[in-house]
Amino acid sequence: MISIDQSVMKTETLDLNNLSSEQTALEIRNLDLKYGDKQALFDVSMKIPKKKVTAFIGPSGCGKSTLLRCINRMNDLVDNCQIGGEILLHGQNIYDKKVDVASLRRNVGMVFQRPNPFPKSIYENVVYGLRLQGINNRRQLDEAAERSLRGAAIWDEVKDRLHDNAFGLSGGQQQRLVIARAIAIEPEVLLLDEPTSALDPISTLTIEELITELKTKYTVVIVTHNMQQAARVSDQTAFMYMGELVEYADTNTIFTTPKKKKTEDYITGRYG
Ligand SMILES: Nc1ncnc2c1ncn2[C@@H]1O[C@H](COP(=O)(O)OP(=O)(O)OP(=O)(O)O)[C@@H](O)[C@H]1O
Repeated sequence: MISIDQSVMKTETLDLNNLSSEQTALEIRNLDLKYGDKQALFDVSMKIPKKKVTAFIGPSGCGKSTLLRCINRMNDLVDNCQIGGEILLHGQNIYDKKVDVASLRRNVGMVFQRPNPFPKSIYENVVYGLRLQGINNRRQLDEAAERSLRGAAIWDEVKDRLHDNAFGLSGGQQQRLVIARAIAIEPEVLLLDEPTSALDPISTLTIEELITELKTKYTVVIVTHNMQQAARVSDQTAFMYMGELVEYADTNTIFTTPKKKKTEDYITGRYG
C-alpha cells in the first residue's frame, strides 16, 4: 500500500469539466496517436488549467510521455507517428498547418529526465534561447540570466561562477540550470518529463519545491513515476492506463477517493 502524506494535499479544487477559457491553458480533444501500427493514445480529452501543476501518472508504457510530448509536438520528430484530434492553445489547434512549431516550442518549454546542459558556460546555457532570438545586448542578457537563475532557485549557487562550464555542476544543479534555460525565454507552459528520476533525494526535494514556485508564473505539466511526488507537487492528476485517460481529477481526490477501480488498484500499489 502506498502511503501519501495527507498534510501536503492541496485543498483548492477546480471543476475540471467546466473550466472557463480564462482558466484553461490547454485543451486536449479526442487525441489519438499511433507509432506505426501500434496505437499509444486512445481518444484522450482533458483541459489543463493555467498556472497549476498537472501530473500524468500510470504504469510504464501507458503513454504518459507520449501525451506530454504531443503538447509541444516533439512526436513530430518520430518517424511513422500519426496523430489525430486536437490540442488547443489560445483556442488554436497546435497541429494546424499554419502553426509555426519553433514558436510553439518557445511557448511550451520542455525539461527531460536527464539534465541536458549544452557544453557551454552556465551563463551561455541560460541565454541560449535569447541569443537564438537575436538578442545580444549585454545588459538584457545579464538581466535575463539573473532572473532565470533566480527563478530556477540556483542563482546563489552559481552567481560567482557564471562563466564556468555547466558540466561542472552536480546533476541536481544541472537540472535547475536546464529549467532556468527553459524559463529564460518566458514560456507559458513548462513540460517536465520525469525531471527528478535521475536525481538524489535532496536534489529531488529542491526541484519539487521549485515546481511549486514555478506555478506562480507558468502552467506546469509533469510526468512522474513517483506517486508521492505527484501527491506533493500537483494540483490535479491524470491517471493513464494502456493509452487511455482513465481518471482525471484534483490530486486529493485521485489519491484518497478515486472513482475508478483501475485508479484505486494503481495508487494502492496493486500493479505498477
Ligand atoms: N518512438 C517510439 N516508437 C515506437 N513506439 C514508441 C515510441 N515511443 C513510445 N512508444 C511506445 O508507446 C507506448 C507508450 O510509451 P510512453 O513512453 O509514452 O509511455 P510512458 O507511460 O511514458 O512509459 P514510461 O513510464 O516507461 O516512460 C509504449 O508501448 C512504447 O513502447
